[in-house]
Amino acid sequence: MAVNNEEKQQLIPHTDLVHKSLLQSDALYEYILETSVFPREHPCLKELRELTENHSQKIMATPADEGQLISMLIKLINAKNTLEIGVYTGYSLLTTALALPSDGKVLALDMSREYYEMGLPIIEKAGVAHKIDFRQGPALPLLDQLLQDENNKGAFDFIFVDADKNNYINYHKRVLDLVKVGGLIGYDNTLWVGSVAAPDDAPMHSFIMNLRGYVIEFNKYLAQDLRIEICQLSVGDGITLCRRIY
Ligand SMILES: C[S@@+](CC[C@H](N)C(=O)[O-])C[C@H]1O[C@@H](n2cnc3c(N)ncnc32)[C@H](O)[C@@H]1O
Repeated sequence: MAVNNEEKQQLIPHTDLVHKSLLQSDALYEYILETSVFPREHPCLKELRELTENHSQKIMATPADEGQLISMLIKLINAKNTLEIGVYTGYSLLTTALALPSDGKVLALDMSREYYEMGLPIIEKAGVAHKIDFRQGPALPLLDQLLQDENNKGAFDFIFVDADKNNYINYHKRVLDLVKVGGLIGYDNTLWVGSVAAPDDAPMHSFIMNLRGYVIEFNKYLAQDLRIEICQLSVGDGITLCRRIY
């Protein structure tokens, strides 16, 4: 089949960090977004996504297709009490708050209040700020604090982890006690821009290279943890779903 230059361009996989999809071509990813995601995106999520696109750290934002997945999961498991580690400007947080019932709660942890406050006016406009309890600080001590209260153990239906990758094993050790038996944890970026399967000497951004080993170790760690069932999805930058068995 003859392929013209424009088509060739579309078939070349993206190599920079413009977005985090692992799909084989930008054109295919655009197709999914334009056909199935953007037409159903809440107007406030769209506004937050567009606001974040102007921010220097925009690559950190949860992509809209992954947001759609998170929303679906929360509704499928009838989650009411949820936890998020890693808020940034709040795309996954707003997605979660919108998906929860009116009396649902999301406890949101991030080192940066500044990022959270960028998106806060839009979260307020969406009418879901009352569901959010934002706490600023490094997540590990905040989680340890939560674990000191026995009432928090097994209290969360859904937990989304999207912060410093070098701490994912430490997060897992804690959130597994916080999620209820039968509850769900989603770990973001577990395919780390595809680098987990790349040869050690493959060219990659230093940021990706520096954390790649942690993500590889984390994926192995989850695979041998018999307290959970796991499902690795290639949505976004890879999200691993863990269902707590006991
Ligand atoms: C990938 S972004 C989160 C993206 C977010 N889920 C969204 O939907 O846009 C990672 C966030 O984790 C936060 N973070 C990094 N290390 C942290 C730590 N040790 N404790 C708490 N937050 C941390 C950063 O401030 C940043 O906002």
